Amino acid sequence: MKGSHSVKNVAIIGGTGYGAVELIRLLQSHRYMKIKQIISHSQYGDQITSVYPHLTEFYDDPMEELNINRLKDEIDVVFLATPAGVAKDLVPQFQESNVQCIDLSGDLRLHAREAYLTWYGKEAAPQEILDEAVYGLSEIYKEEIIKAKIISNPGCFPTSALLGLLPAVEHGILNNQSIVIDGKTGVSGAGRKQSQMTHYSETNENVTPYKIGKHQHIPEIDLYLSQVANEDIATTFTTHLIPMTRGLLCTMYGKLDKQVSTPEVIDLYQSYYETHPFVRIREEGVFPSTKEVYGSNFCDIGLHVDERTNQLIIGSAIDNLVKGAAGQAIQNANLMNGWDEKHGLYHIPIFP
Ligand SMILES: NC(=O)C1=CN([C@@H]2O[C@H](COP(=O)(O)OP(=O)(O)OC[C@H]3O[C@@H](n4cnc5c(N)ncnc54)[C@H](OP(=O)(O)O)[C@@H]3O)[C@@H](O)[C@H]2O)C=CC1
Ligand SMILES: CC(=O)N[C@@H](CCC(=O)OP(=O)(O)O)C(=O)O
Repeated sequence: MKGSHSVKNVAIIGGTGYGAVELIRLLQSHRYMKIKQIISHSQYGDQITSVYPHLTEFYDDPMEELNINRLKDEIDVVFLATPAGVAKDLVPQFQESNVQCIDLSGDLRLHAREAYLTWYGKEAAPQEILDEAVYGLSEIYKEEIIKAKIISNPGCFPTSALLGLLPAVEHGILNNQSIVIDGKTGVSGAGRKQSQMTHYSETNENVTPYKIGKHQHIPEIDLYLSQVANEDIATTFTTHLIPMTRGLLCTMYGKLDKQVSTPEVIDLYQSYYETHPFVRIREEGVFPSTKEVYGSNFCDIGLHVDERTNQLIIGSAIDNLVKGAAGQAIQNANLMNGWDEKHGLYHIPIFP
């Protein structure tokens, strides 16, 4: 029952990944969700503490093999923290059940099957699943999330970019075809698997542009901006790998179509997010840095009108693993179950 304070049983699929371990950390202080199963396809049978000793005394149980029927019998909420291409086959198997599915991957975020094939290079989920899945950008689609059974949790860059851009786009103050998004992220965004790109000697003392012109978040950002603007928007989006573990910052630029001052834009953003506890708008002259949101579910936004060039400059900082993944997934579970959206998530960021 919605809003019920009876405890819901939770399973996490993709047990040894970074998204999963962040879910475990955050759920530990959640009063209404209890982890019943951590599922690992590579290490089922092993204790999670053999992979992550820092969980000792908090979660010592062995990880389990995926068994859909058991999940349907025992579990209320499933978090899928798996790479692209896994959830699209698993989520349909829960369709005839009451299990709430929250997918952290990109599998259910694009509405058109062809778009997924183009950008992810794989067959998409069945159309009826894509149609049913609600895009879990908690601040924007709150009413739809409250009624949803399947959530496609937004990508980390789209979370930061959309929260930063949507108030301006919705209020029609930008030339929507002029938007540039300059994204920077820490290496945990690439997950736990090893790769040359995230190798210490290639990341350390280096800033690396990657996936230029072909990043899988391009169609996601454009889709949800276009939906709000009611016109097709194509943004210019670039991504850079930064030698830090967590954190993501988008600095964004758009030509102004209306004459507005920095204080006016700050006022507009403050009222847009007035009832949204996880978006914090900085005062004039102050832009957020990633450490100011480290380990937290906040998205912090700074704004400046550059009168010389008639551009709006927006800075939007998140922790990729929290607001960009596990935190927003829990925020969505809170909304779906009628709990306070802040529950288990409203903590001061770790600083310094
Ligand atoms: N890291 C981040 O900042 C963000 C990640 N995401 C998305 O969330 C999802 C999880 O990310 P993250 O945890 O970082 O990734 P990781 O690579 O760290 O973990 C994913 C886990 O999924 C499991 N897995 C891998 N391959 C398969 C497979 N073929 N079938 C089933 N399970 C598999 C593995 O766990 P096991 O072997 O234990 O099953 C693996 O550890 C991804 O889709 C990612 O794109 C979204 C936003 C931000
Ligand atoms: C550093 C790094 O590689 N970051 C990843 C972040 C994407 C992600 O986390 O996953 P989704 O595709 O599910 O959104 C990237 O830019 O592709």
